[in-house]
Amino acid sequence: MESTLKEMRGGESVLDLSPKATVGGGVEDVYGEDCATEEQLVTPWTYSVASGYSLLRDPHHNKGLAFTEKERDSHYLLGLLPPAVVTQQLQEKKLMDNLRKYQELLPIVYTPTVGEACQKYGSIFRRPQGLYISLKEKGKVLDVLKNWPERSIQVIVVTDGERILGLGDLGCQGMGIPVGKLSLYTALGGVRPSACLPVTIDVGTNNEQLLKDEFYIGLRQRRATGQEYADLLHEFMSAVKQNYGEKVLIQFEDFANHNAFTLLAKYGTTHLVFNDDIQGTASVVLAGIVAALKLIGGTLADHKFLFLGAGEAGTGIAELIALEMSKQTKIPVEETRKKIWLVDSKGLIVNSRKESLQHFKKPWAHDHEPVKDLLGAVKAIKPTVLIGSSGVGRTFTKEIIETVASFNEKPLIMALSNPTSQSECTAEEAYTWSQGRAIFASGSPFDPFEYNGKVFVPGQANNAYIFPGFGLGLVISGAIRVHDDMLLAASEALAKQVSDENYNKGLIYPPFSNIRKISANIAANVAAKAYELGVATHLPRPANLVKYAESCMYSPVYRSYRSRL
Ligand SMILES: O=C([O-])CC(=O)C(=O)O
Ligand SMILES: [Mg+2]
Repeated sequence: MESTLKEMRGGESVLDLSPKATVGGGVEDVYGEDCATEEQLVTPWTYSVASGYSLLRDPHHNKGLAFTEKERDSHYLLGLLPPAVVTQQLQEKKLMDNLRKYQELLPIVYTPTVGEACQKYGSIFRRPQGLYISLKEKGKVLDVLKNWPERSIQVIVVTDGERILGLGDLGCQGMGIPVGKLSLYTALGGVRPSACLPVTIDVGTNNEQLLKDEFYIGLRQRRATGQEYADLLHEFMSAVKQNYGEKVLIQFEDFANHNAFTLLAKYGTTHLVFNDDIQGTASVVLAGIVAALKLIGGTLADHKFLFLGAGEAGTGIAELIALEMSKQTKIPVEETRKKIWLVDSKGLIVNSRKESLQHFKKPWAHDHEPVKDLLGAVKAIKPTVLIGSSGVGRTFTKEIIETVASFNEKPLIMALSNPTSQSECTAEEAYTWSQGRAIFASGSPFDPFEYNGKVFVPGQANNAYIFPGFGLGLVISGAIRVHDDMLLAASEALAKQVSDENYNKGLIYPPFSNIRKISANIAANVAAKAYELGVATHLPRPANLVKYAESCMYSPVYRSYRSRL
């Protein structure tokens, strides 16, 4: 045993921990901590009612200085807190005073910081968050779900870490994304924290750097694919339904293209599933485009769209635009798709490439001679709207933006890839190279930019506007399936929130400062659609859905604790 301990400490004897050792200072080893050995087993028991020290460390119940004298006495807190007793309002004021020292919080909790956090997750890892389901748990996924301390889960955000933002395969360290997304579910959408479950499915990683990183927290193997992958995902999906029922929302997040479309199609008919990167992004971008029409003129069908990037975001947005155009004009969607062109790493997607295209790109193969790159495509197609969904930074070059600006009075340019480093161009570049004429929005935030004495405020075309309200709408209506019309409903509700004051600043999204109200409106519109489509199970339908959504939103208010009996 002694030699084992020495080996564990790199062969050096730091402290003699043999059972014979006496502890100095007369401090008795009541819990047997100092003489615990591998042979001498202990039971890790804990109190079931939080009190005293553990109460102060339990974020669900801790009120800090707001514990009353009586509560302090009753719950073994005397001496564990300084004497001041304050109100929740004062605690909030102090916290907000500190928070307001940062200009904005969203970029800290969310993109771009969350991307960096995932990249460094292993080396900064301290306390685990979320639920990890790895290949090692195959056959035991239901048991793993049961280890989670909360029972009434309403929203699960799950990733397999293969395409984290535009940063690529971060394996198990992708956990930052479900955790971050669910923080926004609570902060922006009012879903209570205890009803949110972040999940990372670890099937390995193909990121060589992580595989070699001594601090990597995931399975040290290359990604499982094919049947092995499908089986673990299927076990997870079945276990979720078995454990939480039909009405739990499963949001797929940051899966790679080759799995994202398949999973959505496979589980869309049996589970309440939503792919944020395909559907959430589509809904937010469509809202921005519809709002932008006030500034650039015309109807949706009057415009021509060109995308760089034909993955989840690109094809998801394209399809929702085509669908909305079809609804507005009564022209079949097969026809409206022809207004939308996509460029991938091999050039413009055209009919002659159809055979070799992945299935999700095929609807976008139109008749045109081959064009090898984006600049060529911009010149050939002459789009009025240019959208970047490539995951590759700085691909909207000066020449590309100048070309788009040469045939549009007000080109709409959306650089959607995240985080900031992967944005197709910066706000400054879009405004400068278009001589201040572009209407610009990006996935990650950019500061306002002054050009020729005018301040331009870029909008943030990020699915964070949509998914919290969208999910809330599903939850409050008890929806059991997601339908494309609900995405259109979310989009419509968001576009309606843009005020004249916003338009005057060139904004095509309302400010995030109103997000709770925006989310309530989105939730209400989505819920209304769920009732209309007959997939809502919460009956009878509340008469005023906006009021109802607001009344369902969680607010963190302290409760009073009963005295010790
Ligand atoms: O997380 C974000 O900022 C938006 C998003 O879904 C992605 O980029 O994958
Ligand atoms: Mg995402």
